[in-house]
Amino acid sequence: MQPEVQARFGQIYQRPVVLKVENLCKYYHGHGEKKLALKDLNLDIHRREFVCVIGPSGCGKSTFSRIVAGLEPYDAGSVQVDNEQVIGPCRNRGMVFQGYTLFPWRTVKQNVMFGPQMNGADRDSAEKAALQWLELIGLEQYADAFPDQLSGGMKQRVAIARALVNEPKILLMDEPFGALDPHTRQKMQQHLLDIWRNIDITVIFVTHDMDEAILLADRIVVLKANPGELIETIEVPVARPRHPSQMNSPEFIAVRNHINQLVHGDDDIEVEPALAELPQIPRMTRVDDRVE
Ligand SMILES: Nc1ncnc2c1ncn2[C@@H]1O[C@H](COP(=O)(O)OP(=O)(O)OP(=O)(O)O)[C@@H](O)[C@H]1O
Repeated sequence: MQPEVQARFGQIYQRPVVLKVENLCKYYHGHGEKKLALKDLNLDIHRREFVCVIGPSGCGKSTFSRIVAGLEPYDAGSVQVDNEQVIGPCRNRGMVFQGYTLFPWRTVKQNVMFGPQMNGADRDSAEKAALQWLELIGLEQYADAFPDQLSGGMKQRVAIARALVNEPKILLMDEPFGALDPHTRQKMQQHLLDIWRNIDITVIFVTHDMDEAILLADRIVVLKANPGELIETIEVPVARPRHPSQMNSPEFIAVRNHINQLVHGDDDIEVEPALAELPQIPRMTRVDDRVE
């Protein structure tokens, strides 16, 4: 690892721990059985760190982010934000999901005003805060538009503003760019890095995409499935500021190969049971020609 990258990690670990996860266990119950979705997860995330969570389908990425958001109960262990136990949703954690979760009947500005108003702000100060955040993400001219008048990337920018207006300590993002086309996705990654660089926020970002994780993260938490367990926390050795042109650098390629090996090294273990044995599709056409 280059000395300046190593020095950055030294600085990160000096900062206070904003999220402390100890021996976290989560079970789901269903179909007459008890399923261990997360097993003994331990993790410390430091203030203003950018952490990506990656792993195969069913490894518990979304479960983890929902637990930290306070949207999902857990069965054992402890989850603390700023030394306080997570017992439910709270404005110190903001969330952005893959699906566009804006209220369709509210304008862009009204969507962003929602959080402050729920927290007791009067209309004027909620509006002022909303406009400030819309300006920061460069969408102030769309303040009076409705979500269905926006592109997917714009909707996610509004969703980010709606989360940040509450001034959370932690921004939780679950596959936020998963539905975007590659070009928009790349622009959104740079936009998010720019936001993160300039405000006091810790980002926990769930993704399936290795390149996205390496491009964004300080550290990458790699989980395995059945049960969902932490295999390794990787310090990304790629220098900042990050840019897609670094994807061909030796460090980037080395991390990608390493994650690939961790996630797909032994497919028999990693595959979600529902995908392990795919059904034989019966032929349902009389047409004689073959498609392959
Ligand atoms: N509400 C639920 N009830 C029962 N089982 C659940 C529930 N939610 C998740 N699971 C199971 O828990 C495990 C972890 O699910 P989770 O959605 O957290 O994984 P994931 O890594 O986010 O998957 P993906 O990448 O496919 O979104 C899976 O085996 C899933 O089937």
